[in-house]
Amino acid sequence: MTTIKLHNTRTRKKEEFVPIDPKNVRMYVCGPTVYDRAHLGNARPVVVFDVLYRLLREVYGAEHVTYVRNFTDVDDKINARAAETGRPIGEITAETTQWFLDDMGQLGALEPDHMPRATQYIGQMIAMIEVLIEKGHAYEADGHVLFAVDSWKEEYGKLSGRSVDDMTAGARVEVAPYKKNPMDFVLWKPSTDDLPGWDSPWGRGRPGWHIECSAMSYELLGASFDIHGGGNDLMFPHHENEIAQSCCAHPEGRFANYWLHNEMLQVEGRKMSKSLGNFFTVHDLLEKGVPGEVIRFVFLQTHYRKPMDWTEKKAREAEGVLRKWRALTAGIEPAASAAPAVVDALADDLNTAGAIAELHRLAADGDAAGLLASAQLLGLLTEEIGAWAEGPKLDLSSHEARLAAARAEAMESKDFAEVDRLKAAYLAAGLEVRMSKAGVELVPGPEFDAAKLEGVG
Ligand SMILES: Nc1ncnc2c1ncn2[C@@H]1O[C@H](COP(=O)(O)OP(=O)(O)OP(=O)(O)O)[C@@H](O)[C@H]1O
Ligand SMILES: [Zn+2]
Repeated sequence: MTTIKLHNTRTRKKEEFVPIDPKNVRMYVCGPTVYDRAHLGNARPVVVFDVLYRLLREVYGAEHVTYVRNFTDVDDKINARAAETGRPIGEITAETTQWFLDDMGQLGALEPDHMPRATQYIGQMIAMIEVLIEKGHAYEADGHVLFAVDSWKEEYGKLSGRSVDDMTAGARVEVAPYKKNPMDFVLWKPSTDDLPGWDSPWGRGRPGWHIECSAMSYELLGASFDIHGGGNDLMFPHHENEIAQSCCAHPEGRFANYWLHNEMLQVEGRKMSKSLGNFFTVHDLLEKGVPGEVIRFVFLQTHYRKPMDWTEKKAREAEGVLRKWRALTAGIEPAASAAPAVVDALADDLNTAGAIAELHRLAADGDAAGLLASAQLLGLLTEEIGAWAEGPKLDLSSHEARLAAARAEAMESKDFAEVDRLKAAYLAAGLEVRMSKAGVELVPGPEFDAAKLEGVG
């Protein structure tokens, strides 16, 4: 069996991946807060962990992998959006959830096995908070319930390499008076009548963000599971807090064994984010005519632990490569399995750039069946996201008509210069030119380059 190596944030080392149960490999990834369209940065973790999901399915078998990604559908940002727009919260979250699924589907992301909505797990969150209070890890104050970081002082902060004492000393944020330690974080907070709320032992209220992931992952994956993923902007405090809650409520488990964090998609050196306002949505890009497959390809060219920029140049180049590969593999059955070199590259801490280099090699060797099977392991050249590449066929019909007309004219005038000029241009663009009595047909070959058709005729 292929050995997978993954960089574990917890140990800061690349480690051999050994699942708890190879018959049920379990992964949890923090999902979006649903109040707005996903921006391009939000799509990066989706694509990164989709590739990992595909690799795990390849190595352990599709039925032996369980992937959970949540939707945070209770959050102050959602409440704020509802107040701004006057729209019901349920309408906003339902609409945004569907947008997210549609957009990510266009990037070729498989849907996780479970996509829990936080509001459907409130009972489990309350139960977990009760356990934390019982065990002395949480306290009630002023209608809130807070996690007491001092109750887990030796462990808290290990993932991100911080200590409670340093953080406490550095805490400059305005500290709520009811907190015992400034680092204590909210598990439950009171809701006024106009805000979403649920009855609880602490009055009508709503959960904090961090407890959502702890409760949902416990419910669906258990007290110990294999991989926890997310963007590195979530490492602190979100993931640190998830660990504290889960390990304290369920000391019988280890929570997640391997922590994977993707680096940020940047705009001029800064994280693309809603709060900085330097973002564009996936939907905008798709509407502009950039195919989802092209976006996916551009992402995969950079290793997930490196920051990356989106550029139009990268998109144009990706489009050219994908068109070539789609032409080369048209009508071909994929090989029985992906090329070992491609699997090995992915198994080496998701070296997607290395895997793509191998795809180029397969294309250069003319191994269309191998290229197709290998690309599909990366979620590329799949049927689902290939409609965009059908484009040139339509474009070609105008070129075919032009050539047919030139030929008809040449038959009259006996001057074939224009026909020869067109034929040479189409050949140079990588098209095969088939002329018969029945008509003219242009067929893209492996070297087909749509850009070279510009200005022909
Ligand atoms: N620029 C980015 N590059 C890669 N991943 C990102 C980027 N921005 C956000 N993410 C990831 O997207 C998911 C959702 O993040 P979130 O909703 O906090 O978006 P955001 O733009 O950072 O919002 P805000 O700025 O309002 O906090 C998280 O998994 C986060 O790690
Ligand atoms: Zn989370």
